[in-house]
Amino acid sequence: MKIDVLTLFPEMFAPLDHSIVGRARTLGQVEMAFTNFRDFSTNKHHKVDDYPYGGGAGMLLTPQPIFDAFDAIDKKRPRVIVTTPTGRRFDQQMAEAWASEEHLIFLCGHYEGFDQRIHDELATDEVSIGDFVMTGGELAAMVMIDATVRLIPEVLGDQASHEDDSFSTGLLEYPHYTRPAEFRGLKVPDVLLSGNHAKIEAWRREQSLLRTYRRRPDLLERIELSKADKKFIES
Ligand SMILES: NC(=S)c1ccno1
Repeated sequence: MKIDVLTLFPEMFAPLDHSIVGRARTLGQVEMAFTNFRDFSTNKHHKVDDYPYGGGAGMLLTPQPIFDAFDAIDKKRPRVIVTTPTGRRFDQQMAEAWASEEHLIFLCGHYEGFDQRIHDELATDEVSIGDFVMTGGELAAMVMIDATVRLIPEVLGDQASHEDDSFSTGLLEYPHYTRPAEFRGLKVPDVLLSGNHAKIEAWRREQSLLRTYRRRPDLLERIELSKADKKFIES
């Protein structure tokens, strides 16, 4: 997979040099390139923004630098994502779909955002990470890149390591414990020490249902619950 990012602040993406995403880049499992579209401005002062037509607060990013920066990218049938509070909500299913794409291009705005022609002519997707407004689209792009790259089959290695992820099953993930079995009087649930895999799986399913019921009941409306699931929730 190749990921291109158009941004005024390429340096903000330094966190993607590290950890799992950084290793995936080093191993060539994903290629990333960051372009500062200010470099493409034909304005003598390298301006990239201007006042909005019709008045209003703030400045808008003008089309020319971004269109020219976009044209300069060697494209492979890309999905072009604008990160914006006005977009569809990003979720695990979107990350799973994007993980099988050959090429992603992220357009990161600043100020009051992009001239609408950038949305209309370049974007295939307008996506938000939540109902809040940030100073720009870069942090949202990093969140989406991280959630997507980890799902590229060879990146995590152990395929099972994300099959139980929150949301992959439609439910929130169950609680996890590791050694020691007791720490400061706090014990790991006995069932996890039992070696009885059927009971452990049943406990984990119940914990996922309980956690989802208590924290995100909206998710329960989206999935098909078994009779056992329903009986547990209603108990
Ligand atoms: N909520 C999102 S994705 C965003 C982008 C810029 N500001 O907020």
